[in-house]
Amino acid sequence: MEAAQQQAIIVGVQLQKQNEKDFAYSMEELRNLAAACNIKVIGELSQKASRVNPSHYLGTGKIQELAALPEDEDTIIIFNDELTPSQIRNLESALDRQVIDRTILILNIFAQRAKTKEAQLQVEVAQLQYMLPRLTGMRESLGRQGGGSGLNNRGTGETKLELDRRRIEERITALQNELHTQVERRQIQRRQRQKNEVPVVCLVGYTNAGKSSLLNAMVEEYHPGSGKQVFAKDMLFATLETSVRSIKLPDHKTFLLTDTVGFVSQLPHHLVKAFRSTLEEVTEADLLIHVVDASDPQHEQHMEVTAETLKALGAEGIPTVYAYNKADLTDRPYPVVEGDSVTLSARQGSGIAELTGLIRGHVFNDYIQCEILIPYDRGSIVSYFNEHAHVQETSYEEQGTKLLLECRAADYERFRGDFIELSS
Ligand SMILES: Nc1nc2c(ncn2[C@@H]2O[C@H](COP(=O)(O)OP(=O)(O)OP(=O)(O)O)[C@@H](O)[C@H]2O)c(=O)[nH]1
Ligand SMILES: [Mg+2]
Repeated sequence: MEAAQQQAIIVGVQLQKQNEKDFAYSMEELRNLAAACNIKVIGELSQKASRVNPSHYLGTGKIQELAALPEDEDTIIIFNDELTPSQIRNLESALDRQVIDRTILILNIFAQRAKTKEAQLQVEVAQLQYMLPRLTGMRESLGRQGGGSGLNNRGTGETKLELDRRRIEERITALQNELHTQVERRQIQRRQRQKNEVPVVCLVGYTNAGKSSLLNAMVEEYHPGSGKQVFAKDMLFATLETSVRSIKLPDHKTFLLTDTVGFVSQLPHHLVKAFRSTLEEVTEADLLIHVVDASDPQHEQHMEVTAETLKALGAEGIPTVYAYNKADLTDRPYPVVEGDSVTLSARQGSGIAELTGLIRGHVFNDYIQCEILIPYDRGSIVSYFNEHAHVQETSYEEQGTKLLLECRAADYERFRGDFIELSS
């Protein structure tokens, strides 16, 4: 049995600096965020203004208009911005309805989708930090609605409020300690990988651009039937945790491909901070693949948001390849490579070889071509190279196995004492 679907009216203020198209798009995005929270949008209200009203966000006339809308009292009002604690309080008392903002919506989506312990801890920290300064305003609406925003808070009365505040602060500290332990564990794993010197390539980009689909297309191309696909879906924030797949190319060159959480405009800063540890994978990558939904008319804005978010994370200096995805929905020719950009279609698996070419050019620069002779009593080295290097020719000589191969410089150095160099 499904509970009755929550209904909402969305509200936005179009500032003078914002053009019509961008504003309409951000309202559309808010609608999609609501849908991702299983909230049905039944109405929309907007206002043009030179600045938002500091006490009520909207002007008085618009508040009256909104209050007069004949919706039942369970309908919530969603604002396309992060509201201040006093704006929430004032709006709720003026409208007598639960008021939530863009930030809470995003936090809720993350809370619903978080699967790993680490993601759950991160979302809870972000939610509590958001909640702390808004405690007085929210208790009222939550008492009335009994949820909807996904935050539970049962108490009433001022002394209780102080107590709640202290409890939340303590909870944040406890969560952060737990998170710290999780993060350390992952850092050890990551250091292990770095020791193996396998290059790390990280998919980044706006939410719904096709990052997970692209990872799946790579897995399908190089490891068909392995069942190593990740979840990809037409909804905002389908991915909330980083997943890593090892991609081994036909010539045995190997790299790690990481899928990450997507970005969105006005990503709540608590959330960016909370997710910083997950996104550390990004800051330590050898190469970023910035995935763009080329079929979205707003893709240039998306690229800007992504670039800004990467900068906030401290990842702006990392070499980047641009993958203009969903070309099948555009009239761009594909697959096409131009400099460090490739136009492709993850859905059709078209352009994967081209993207791989760009990745190769960036991450496999420590390989050397050589010809070596491995004595017969060192057979394990032959197996090692067959597994980890690109062996082009094998022949059996009197003194041992002769290999013509391309291998990592580090491997060459490692076994140098054990084989005879014929040429390099
Ligand atoms: N037509 C078309 N659709 C695509 C293509 N690539 C991905 N999609 C669709 O776009 C939607 C989003 O794809 P995802 O791979 O989940 O996108 P994502 O970037 O991982 O999204 P988040 O994890 O939410 O940030 C899915 O419905 C995909 O099927 C493509 O090349 N062409
Ligand atoms: Mg994804």
